[in-house]
Amino acid sequence: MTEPSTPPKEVLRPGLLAGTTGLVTGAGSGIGRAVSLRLAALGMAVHGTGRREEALAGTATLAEGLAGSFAYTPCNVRETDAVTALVEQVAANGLDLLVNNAGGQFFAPAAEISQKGWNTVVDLNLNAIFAVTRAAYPHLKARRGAVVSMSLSGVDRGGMGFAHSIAARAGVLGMTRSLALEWARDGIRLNCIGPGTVVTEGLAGEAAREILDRLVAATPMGEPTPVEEVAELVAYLASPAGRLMTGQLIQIDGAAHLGPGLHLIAS
Ligand SMILES: CCCCCCCCCCC/C=C/C(=O)SCCNC(=O)CCNC(=O)[C@H](O)C(C)(C)COP(=O)(O)OP(=O)(O)OC[C@H]1O[C@@H](n2cnc3c(N)ncnc32)[C@H](O)[C@@H]1OP(=O)(O)O
Ligand SMILES: NC(=O)C1=CN([C@@H]2O[C@H](COP(=O)(O)OP(=O)(O)OC[C@H]3O[C@@H](n4cnc5c(N)ncnc54)[C@H](OP(=O)(O)O)[C@@H]3O)[C@@H](O)[C@H]2O)C=CC1
Repeated sequence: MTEPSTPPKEVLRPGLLAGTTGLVTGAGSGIGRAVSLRLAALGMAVHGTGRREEALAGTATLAEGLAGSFAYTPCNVRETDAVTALVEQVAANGLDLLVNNAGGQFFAPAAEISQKGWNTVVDLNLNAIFAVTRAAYPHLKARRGAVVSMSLSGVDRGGMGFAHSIAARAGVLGMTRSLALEWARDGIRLNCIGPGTVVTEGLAGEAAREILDRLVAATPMGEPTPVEEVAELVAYLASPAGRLMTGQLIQIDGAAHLGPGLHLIAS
């Protein structure tokens, strides 16, 4: 695997997001943690959620001393009533940004995905995102806020080994573009980010090494996407510089979406 050709760059100015409030799902690890920390570093009051309290507490510890803040409430986003109540609680004093990052799947040929497995992945990666986004709507409208949903590189072309996840996230892309239209006059912007391979907990460890090597080999630029660069992109989209960006799938993936495809099973 090739190491990143340049170190990750923090290009946004300090204090950029001061006075704003955001909710980040899946904030206890990986991309969600990096996003939460970068938003807080830029001055945002971030509220994170996820199922594991200790993971969220770890993000809170890392956020100590930053210009903004990080508070958290454990919640399973698949429990619609609970997560809707959480949005109401977090947004009570305003909401400028929602980051739909919590997600995941297992890798299996479609013929081996049970109906329950399909439903579980669609609940997590599509239905929960609609529930959270709908609950956030009036609050985002009041602040002309933004939604960023974490998707996958190549989500619009398909990939082998995670049909359920790609179907769900393609649904989120359709939802994003539809709501970008419906809520445009409310000043709400919605975008998807499609990271290529990001080395996080989900892909760390010896067992994942072979998968990771295959994914990087299928990435034209030959390197994974640094988690900090995904975080910087989220912050950009949350900032005034992203004011007219909406309804987009932004793939930050070293051209993986133009390569042979990031397939998790062989054809
Ligand atoms: C060309 C372009 C392609 C796109 C390229 C994209 C970029 C590539 C990079 C991709 C790398 C992606 C990385 C990440 O997403 S890292 C994220 C992180 N972590 C995870 O994804 C793990 C999280 N996964 C889970 O938690 C579970 O898989 C699940 C989402 C299902 C939730 O688990 P839960 O505990 O709630 O549910 P159960 O365990 O009870 O399972 C529910 C049913 O699902 C079936 N199942 C589970 N695992 C498997 C499996 N491996 N194979 C088949 N079926 C499985 C399980 O059996 C249950 O159903 P049944 O009761 O019917 O058996
Ligand atoms: N890593 C990669 O290469 C890529 C990742 N992605 C996507 O980016 C997002 C973040 O992934 P990444 O950081 O890599 O992986 P992680 O596994 O580190 O993060 C997933 C996060 O989602 C949370 N989560 C999962 N299920 C639930 C749930 N039911 N309720 C609440 N929170 C939940 C987890 O927290 P907890 O377990 O505490 O609930 C965890 O913090 C995911 O949607 C992933 O699929 C997209 C492209 C590539």
